Amino acid sequence: MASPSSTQDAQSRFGPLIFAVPKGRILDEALPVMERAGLVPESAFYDKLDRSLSFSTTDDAAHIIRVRAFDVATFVAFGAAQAGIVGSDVIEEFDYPELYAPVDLGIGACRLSVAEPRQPVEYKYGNPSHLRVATKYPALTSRFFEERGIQAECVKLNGAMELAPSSGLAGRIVDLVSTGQTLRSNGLVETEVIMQVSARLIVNRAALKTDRRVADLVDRFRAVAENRKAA
Ligand SMILES: Nc1ncnc2c1ncn2[C@@H]1O[C@H](COP(=O)(O)OP(=O)(O)OP(=O)(O)O)[C@@H](O)[C@H]1O
Ligand SMILES: O=P(O)(O)OC[C@H]1O[C@H](OP(=O)(O)OP(=O)(O)O)[C@H](O)[C@@H]1O
Repeated sequence: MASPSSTQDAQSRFGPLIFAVPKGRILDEALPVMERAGLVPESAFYDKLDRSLSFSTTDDAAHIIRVRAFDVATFVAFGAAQAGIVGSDVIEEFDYPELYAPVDLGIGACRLSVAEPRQPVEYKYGNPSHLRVATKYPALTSRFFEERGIQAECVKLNGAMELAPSSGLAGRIVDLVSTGQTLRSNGLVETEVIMQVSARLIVNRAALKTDRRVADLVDRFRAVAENRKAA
């Protein structure tokens, strides 16, 4: 643990440590992990009517910001936040060299998969021999198909990918799958798994080198993750 004086030095040199968390579905699982690592947001964080995006915490030196899942990686890569929690899907999609993901938190487990209609459909648009894929993950999707010698045209969507095949937008989708319920409910079947996904603690590499509080945070989260694994 960083000593109080080194924390104060870092505080006066760098200002508060900014920790980015995703607004969406990882958050419920992330909060108990953060709590065990000594990062508890002020009560306004839990107030659904509160429109603030930045919150103080029980750790005087740290603030929490709440952003969209994909933006957690961007804030941390650009040093606008020193650390955060995000899915490995997002880390791999951006592949920012400035990001370091030292701790697998063992939460947010799912997989990124290719899926297609259970029943072949007649496509309204495009050439059927041309592979068009609807996804929120164009970089991972292009890389996956390129490695197999297939050129895929990616149509970037931000949600509801499962509608793409039935509406004729794209023959396949690449999306996150957990229970498989969303695929089943929309007449799709999973054909290939691109990667297994879990949420990670991420830190900005430069901040880790210069700000002792970041290394301390990594130690605290690592201890929590190891305890969870051992339990
Ligand atoms: N079905 C799932 N099961 C477990 N984890 C998931 C699942 N879907 C997504 N995740 C994890 O949660 C993260 C956020 O999920 P998602 O992209 O669905 O965000 P969201 O909650 O819809 O937020 P946003 O509106 O910012 O896109 C993903 O990057 C992934 O790591
Ligand atoms: O296999 P399942 O357990 O059904 O989970 C898969 C669904 O979960 C995610 O969506 P989410 O619910 O986060 O909504 P989104 O479409 O806004 O991303 C993902 O995009 C799938 O649609």
